[in-house]
Amino acid sequence: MKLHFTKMHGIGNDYIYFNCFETEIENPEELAIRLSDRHFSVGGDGIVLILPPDEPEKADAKMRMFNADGSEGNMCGNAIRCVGKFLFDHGLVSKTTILVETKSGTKRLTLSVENGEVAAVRVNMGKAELAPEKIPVTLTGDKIVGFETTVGGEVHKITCVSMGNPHNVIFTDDPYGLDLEKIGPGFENDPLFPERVNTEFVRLTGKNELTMRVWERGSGETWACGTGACAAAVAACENGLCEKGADILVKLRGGDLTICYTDDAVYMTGPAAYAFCGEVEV
Ligand SMILES: N[C@H](CCC[C@H](N)C(=O)O)C(=O)O
Repeated sequence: MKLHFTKMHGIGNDYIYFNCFETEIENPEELAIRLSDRHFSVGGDGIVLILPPDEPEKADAKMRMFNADGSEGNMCGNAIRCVGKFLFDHGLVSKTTILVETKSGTKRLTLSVENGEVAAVRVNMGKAELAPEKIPVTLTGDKIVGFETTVGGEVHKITCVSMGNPHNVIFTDDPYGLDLEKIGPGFENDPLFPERVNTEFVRLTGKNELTMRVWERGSGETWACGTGACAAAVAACENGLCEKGADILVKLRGGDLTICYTDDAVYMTGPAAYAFCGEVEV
């Protein structure tokens, strides 16, 4: 059977999208592993299913995302912006404020339209969660902020944040000097994190400006991570490096996101783009 797909990316964090208003995808875990291969298949950081909402009276659509290793992520910041763009551009929604169900709750998206297409999306990502048991991380306390411990085989000061998915934020002088292919798996699979973890390596590069790289759970180094940029901004504020309530510019390998951390919610604003369409035999 042939399956139509749309390849999209959020500042270089690229996924293979399926319109499941039209198509049913069986065994998405296996499909994510097969199609993410950048040498023998389409290539990407994983796949994203754009589905009808479970509760049509409360939401416009539902998103499910699967990492390149087939594991399902609870939330994906770069992907949800692309989902918003896909829904509007393909006429599946006609509003510019929409609600998308995810495994970490329903998110509100505000779509910026230029020349009839979505150019940028602002997402209410919900509250940042700092309680260790909610990350989860096997440490105790109200929150883990600048806590010195051994992770990935080395001593680091870590700050743990959940944006519906687990993040471990480490501030470092030279993110681009790190050999992530070598050290990344040790962080991702450290026993401190029972569900594994996404790790952000972050440098303060200006007033309310961060530069970061990310080793993602289930996908390795990606060129951007929306939930990771949110976690980095939250961690920077919690460590007194950036201002809560201010717009924080987060510079990633694939581009920039603007994050605002408040007690009520974390807001992420950034672009979404098409790459190409195609068909795969399944
Ligand atoms: N690897 C993540 C999911 C993708 C998150 C990232 N690509 C984003 O844009 O938020 C996880 O397993 O929690």
